[in-house]
Amino acid sequence: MTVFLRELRKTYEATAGTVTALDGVTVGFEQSTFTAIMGPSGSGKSTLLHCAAGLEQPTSGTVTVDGTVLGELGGNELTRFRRDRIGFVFQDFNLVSSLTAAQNVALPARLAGRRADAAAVTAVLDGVGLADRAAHRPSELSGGQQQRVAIARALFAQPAVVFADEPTGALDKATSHQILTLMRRMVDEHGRTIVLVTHDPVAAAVADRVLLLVDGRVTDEMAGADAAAVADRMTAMERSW
Ligand SMILES: Nc1ncnc2c1ncn2[C@@H]1O[C@H](COP(=O)(O)OP(=O)(O)OP(=O)(O)O)[C@@H](O)[C@H]1O
Repeated sequence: MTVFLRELRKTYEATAGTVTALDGVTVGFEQSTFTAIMGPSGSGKSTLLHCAAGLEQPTSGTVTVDGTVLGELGGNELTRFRRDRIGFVFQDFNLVSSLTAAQNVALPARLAGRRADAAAVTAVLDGVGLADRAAHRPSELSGGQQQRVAIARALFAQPAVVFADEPTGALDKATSHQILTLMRRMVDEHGRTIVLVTHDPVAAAVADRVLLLVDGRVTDEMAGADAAAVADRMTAMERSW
């Protein structure tokens, strides 16, 4: 199991009282699989992804990535582990505007004090169809191209898993389709492991498995569902909710 979440709980102390964002989530993600996480707004999807990626600490429970328990790492070790083993793709791309596509891809390696091999940077940009845009800055790229640079950056270190938080949320339908096809290809042809949070049944249908989160718990799971089946299940869930 590449990623395993055991009894994950996360609570926040808010002015109005304690909010339980995750209420005991136990789930595993096998290597070379594509999982989508869906659920109503506020059901804990982003919290789940952030805890699994080591960006937030759970209140209790454990996250194991590639055999390493994140909670057992010190601050610097966790930063290093995240940089080397965990990729993250954000809805709003999160690229550095003053750097070229190639420099953005190489940035995590450079921050880790390593030289990023130029040929390897070109190869990963080529893999997302952007070899000819390596010298372009984000403002010179379309939204879809910027997200492809962000995916290349997430993949560059050969991470054990890539988490993507609504990666197509800011893109139009055709561009979303390109990004989802690219992610699917990364799993099928390159054995990547991807966990995607989405509100879009079409995006979720690209995954092998869809997990439904309600009130911080996994309440349902679908394998190999098409977009209509995912949409039906979501509608039924929201009615009963
Ligand atoms: N920093 C925080 N402080 C207090 N409450 C928080 C904090 N972050 C999240 N929450 C609460 O935790 C719950 C889960 O939030 P989360 O962002 O994980 O949901 P989500 O399913 O990703 O929602 P959306 O689909 O709207 O993005 C919500 O009730 C939210 O208000």
